[in-house]
Amino acid sequence: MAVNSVLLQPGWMSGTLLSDVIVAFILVVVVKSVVVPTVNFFNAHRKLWKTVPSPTPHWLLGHVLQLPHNDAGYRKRVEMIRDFPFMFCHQISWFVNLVFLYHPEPIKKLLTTQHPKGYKTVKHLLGNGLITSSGKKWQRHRHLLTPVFYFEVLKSYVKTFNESIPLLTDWLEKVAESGESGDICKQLAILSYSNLSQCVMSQPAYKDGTPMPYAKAIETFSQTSMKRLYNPLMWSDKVFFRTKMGKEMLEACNTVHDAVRKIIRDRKQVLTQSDKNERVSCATEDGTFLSFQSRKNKSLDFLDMLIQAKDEEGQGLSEQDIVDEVTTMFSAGQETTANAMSWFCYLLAKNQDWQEKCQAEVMEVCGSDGEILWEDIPKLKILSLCVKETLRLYPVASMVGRTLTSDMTFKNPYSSTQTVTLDKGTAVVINFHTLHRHPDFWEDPEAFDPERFTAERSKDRPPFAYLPFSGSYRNCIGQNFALNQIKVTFCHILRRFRLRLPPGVKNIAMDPALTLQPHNGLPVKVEKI
Ligand code: HEM
Repeated sequence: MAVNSVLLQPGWMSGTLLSDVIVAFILVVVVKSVVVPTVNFFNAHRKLWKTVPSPTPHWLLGHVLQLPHNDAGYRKRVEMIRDFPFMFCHQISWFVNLVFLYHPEPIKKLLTTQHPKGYKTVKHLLGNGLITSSGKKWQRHRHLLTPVFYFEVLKSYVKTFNESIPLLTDWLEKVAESGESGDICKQLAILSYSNLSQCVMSQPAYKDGTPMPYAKAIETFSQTSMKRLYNPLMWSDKVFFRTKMGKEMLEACNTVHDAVRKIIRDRKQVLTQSDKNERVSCATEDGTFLSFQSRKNKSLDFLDMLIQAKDEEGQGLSEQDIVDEVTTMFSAGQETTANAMSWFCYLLAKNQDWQEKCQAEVMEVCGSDGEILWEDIPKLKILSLCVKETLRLYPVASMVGRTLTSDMTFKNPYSSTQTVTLDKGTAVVINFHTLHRHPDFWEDPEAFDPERFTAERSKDRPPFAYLPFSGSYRNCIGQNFALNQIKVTFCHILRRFRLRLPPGVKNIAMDPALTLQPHNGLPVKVEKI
């Protein structure tokens, strides 16, 4: 019998017409839901590999072994600028591709258009806070949170930074007296946590040296997120939350949310019972005044402002919104600031000449004891150059991600005709670490040279060549808070102590972790001056 006539017979596949229909239906479903997406997926990746230049990947492991997520991988990416000065495609495996940007032009184009960040793995803790939200929700929250970081409001936090400094200086005294070296990273983390916790919700982060349950839970969350990041088998939520680690993470999230929710409810009650006429006013950037009800004899903290924030329609933030934003502040502001301070210690200990210059300036501006004043901060010009240079060499939030919501065409600055078009849905990573060492914008990029930030030497540099706090719409809302904290802390350190690297320690490797940190801590020797 001819093949055609067999195919036309009812039941040619499985015996009966009904079972043929069922088999055909299953085939259609499989083709539509598995075969077509798989083919499209591979076509999209093949197109990406052809469009964006990249070093030859391993057939199965992509660039995982060539460009690991560690110090060596970070240095290799910088070396690759020679061959790929514009962008390259980084294959994490044959099913994950990321386009890395580290040239100011494409970065400017990307950051000045809005694309969601897609930080799926931190969503469980941060909910819809500023880091993880997008679109209208993000816009409204950013508008409502901006007053928390107004110039005038930041002034009151300097008092907190001064008050908490014994947490660090007592430790430095002990290390100096012991004559041994000590790891300063842990101590800076405690200081940064305590400052943030006081400024955000007037709560201690530690009691008798032990972290409060919510602070411990945030730590657990960061550790489990890290382990998850390094283990592709855990990337699927369906798998991860069935594992012990996933359950631990969910428990940590619940602990943080419950603790913050209770603090918000208690605070609302205190505000209701406080005198409505006791108010704090502050000037906004556009010259108008904002006024917040305060608690008796207490400085205004983030929580007071978040509870009272209102948009133009008189609508405020819901309790869940405030929980998400408070948790976001802890995640975005604690480790970043602590690690920035660790790298600053390292660079000052390594560059004794710059440490001496900063010391002399601090003594001249702030004197040898007493509080560091708000008015002193802008006068610390040398210290400020050194902080900028620290965040160039070690931008602690070293990479950020975006998922394109529309096709984007980038002009290749190294060719007058060539352009690269990335399709909607492409995952893009902006690599600030590589950007800050791009030899076309930084002379002798590996050197610690704070004077590269003087007005004279910065004037021809494109603005998007230096982005430790990212840029445009989604730049860091807490940058001035962080910078003030770093400067006040180092004024206190420098007028009492000299930091050195222990004998034999020359270079400290980077550990990219969730934020860029010194690998295995930072041992320092401390001398009293
Ligand atoms: C040296 C310290 C810090 C560095 C280097 C830093 C860096 C950054 C960077 C690069 C981003 C952009 C992230 C992205 O686009 O995915 C960012 C966003 C953000 N940062 Fe910071 N940050 C620091 C300290 C802080 C502090 C102290 C706070 C709060 C108290 C904070 C709160 C935020 C928030 C809420 C966002 C999201 C902003 C938005 O998308 O609208 N950061 N930060």
